[in-house]
Amino acid sequence: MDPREVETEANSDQNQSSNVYHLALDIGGSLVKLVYFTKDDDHIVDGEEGISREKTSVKSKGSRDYPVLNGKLNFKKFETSKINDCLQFIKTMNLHLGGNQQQENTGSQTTAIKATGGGSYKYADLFKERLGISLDKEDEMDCLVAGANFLLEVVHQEAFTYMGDQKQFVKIDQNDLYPYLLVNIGSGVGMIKVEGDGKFERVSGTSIGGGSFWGLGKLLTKCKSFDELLDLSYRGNNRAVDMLVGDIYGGMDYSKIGLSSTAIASSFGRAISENKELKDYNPEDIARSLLRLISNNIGQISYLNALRFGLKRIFFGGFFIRRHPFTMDTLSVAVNFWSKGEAKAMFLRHEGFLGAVGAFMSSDKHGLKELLGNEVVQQTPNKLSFAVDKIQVPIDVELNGDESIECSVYAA
Ligand SMILES: Nc1ncnc2c1ncn2[C@@H]1O[C@H](COP(=O)(O)OP(=O)(O)O)[C@@H](O)[C@H]1O
Ligand SMILES: CC(C)(COP(=O)(O)O)[C@@H](O)C(=O)NCCC(=O)O
Repeated sequence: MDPREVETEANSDQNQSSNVYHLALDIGGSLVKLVYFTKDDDHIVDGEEGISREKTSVKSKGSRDYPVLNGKLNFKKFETSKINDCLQFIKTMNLHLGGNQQQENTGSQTTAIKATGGGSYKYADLFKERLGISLDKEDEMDCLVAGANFLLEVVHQEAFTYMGDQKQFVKIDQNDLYPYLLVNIGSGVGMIKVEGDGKFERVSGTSIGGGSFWGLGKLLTKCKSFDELLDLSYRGNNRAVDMLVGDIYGGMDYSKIGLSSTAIASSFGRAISENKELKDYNPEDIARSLLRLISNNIGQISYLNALRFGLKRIFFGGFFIRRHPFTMDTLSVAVNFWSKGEAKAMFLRHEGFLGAVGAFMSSDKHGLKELLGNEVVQQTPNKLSFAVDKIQVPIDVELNGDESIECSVYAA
């Protein structure tokens, strides 16, 4: 193939950058999440002057027409420890300037980007220094809830259950969505009782979360990346490390209290009775046991909080999950076991991007207003809300976190 025909990733990024509109960030303890909208590359040439403008269409709702922008919602993540890569990406793509290279900062007006998460405080000066932008901070819990509600409302087949290798999409009835428990498993874990749009309370949390899995896993297995740790856990057997009920009860179940001989009596408990050192254990088995320990514990605390408030549905988000079958299965089994089948664990396809999507939705709509105001549509809407049509995501595509989904945005 002629190498000139090959579009490199960098080229394709730069091509895309001319159509960027609107960026929001969630800067967490472990990962930085970016959500940005890109318009479709679909220009109408205006007669002989050759002025091109983005093609918009009109959406009719009831008796009113609304201008519509067609494009993509893009998702990208970076490790927070590699924040420089993230800054470089934003710079290369001109995401902070709406993709417009000409629109360098004049100094008179600082561009503000919506951002949430602890890093929006920690790295505010760095963003100012390196990109000349200020971070317009939004509360992390507000954003998580807004993001979860938005995704559950607009993305087709966003929520699913996972148990015993069976994945089942859940049809969300908008009139029967609330109340629910949102459990966000990031570096730490937050548990939020959600009763409606903007109506929520953070009811619990635990510091034993994704950061604990990754941190302990790194120390114990010497693996170099989170993906490697997940991969190890996939291949391991926790029986080599955990003390089971059967180990204590001479191979028998403790049926009186509902514990089978294969249930874990004590995570990592086998290590105390064996004359072995860390090097004598398989890293795979350690990773597996650790993943079960953390997931079981979160599943149990989640169930207890659901019980506290009589909630039947628990939605799990956060990048700890990474759609890892074993993690989802462990959380589901824990919730199912403790609630005796009363409560259901559910997962979100855009699990790690709840906060970033929430920050994105909170943006003021000036850019969009300008963009739409220049278009063929005469009627400028009074109230701009960033509404998005029901989004279809191909269900057979396994997403690794960086992706884009087709959508159309309209001001309603
Ligand atoms: N590529 C990755 N690098 C580091 N951690 C990852 C990665 N993918 C998933 N994780 C897990 O996700 C957790 C972070 O989840 P996230 O929802 O982004 O939280 P935070 O907002 O605290 O960064 C990490 O602690 C780790 O367990
Ligand atoms: C402090 C945090 C809100 C920060 O969010 P994160 O970056 O972990 O997504 C979270 O780590 C948390 O809720 N930790 C648990 C603290 C506790 O309730 O004990």
